[in-house]
Amino acid sequence: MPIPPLPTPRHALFLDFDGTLADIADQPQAVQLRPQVLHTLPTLHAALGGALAIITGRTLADIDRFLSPLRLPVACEHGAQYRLNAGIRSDAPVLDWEPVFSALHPLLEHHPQLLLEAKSAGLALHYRQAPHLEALCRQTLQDALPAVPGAELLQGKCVLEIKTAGPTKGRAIARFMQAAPFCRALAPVPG
Ligand SMILES: O=P(O)(O)OC[C@H]1O[C@H](O[C@H]2O[C@H](CO)[C@@H](O)[C@H](O)[C@H]2O)[C@H](O)[C@@H](O)[C@@H]1O
Repeated sequence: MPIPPLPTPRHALFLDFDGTLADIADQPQAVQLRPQVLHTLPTLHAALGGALAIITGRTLADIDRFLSPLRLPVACEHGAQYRLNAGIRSDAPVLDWEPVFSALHPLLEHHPQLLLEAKSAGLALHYRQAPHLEALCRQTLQDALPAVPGAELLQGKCVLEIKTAGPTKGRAIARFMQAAPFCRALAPVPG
């Protein structure tokens, strides 16, 4: 990977959270940011003239909690929601996830190693503690998917996510690049 340029207000930086800012942990809530990361982010934010954003599959609440007291621009839930300047905007129609929760209920009861993460525009089924259950998790979600028109299945790291189809991290970055302070940048630098 080429060495990125030194950050200036002519650059914009988009950082993923899990596996980039935070090392992968056994469970979503068990991640711990290194003190250097928390210390460096405000400096980086200032050097970029504010054009630093987190682009993540996480919820906004998770990102704000992990980065507290820093509040950065964020596109969360794979682009379904974002906070660019003031206010939180949604890029996803509201879907009824109840059929998926119902389909998952017996699976979660029988396999307590599985972990369900509820989000505002979908859900994530984690099988990191039980990798042998991956196929069963996928089949259960694929079977439930037709009951929620407009939803799609995403594969992650030991996780299967069901989310509103349409929004993506790429679309979120394109949206940020049209607004200040990101639009000043010559080119986005994904991280
Ligand atoms: O877009 P990202 O910031 O990379 O987020 C992707 C998903 O990350 C989280 O799950 C992953 O990290 C967990 C903590 O290290 C790990 O336990 C899990 O196995 C990984 O899949 C998060 O929980 C999801 O909501 C994000 O979509």
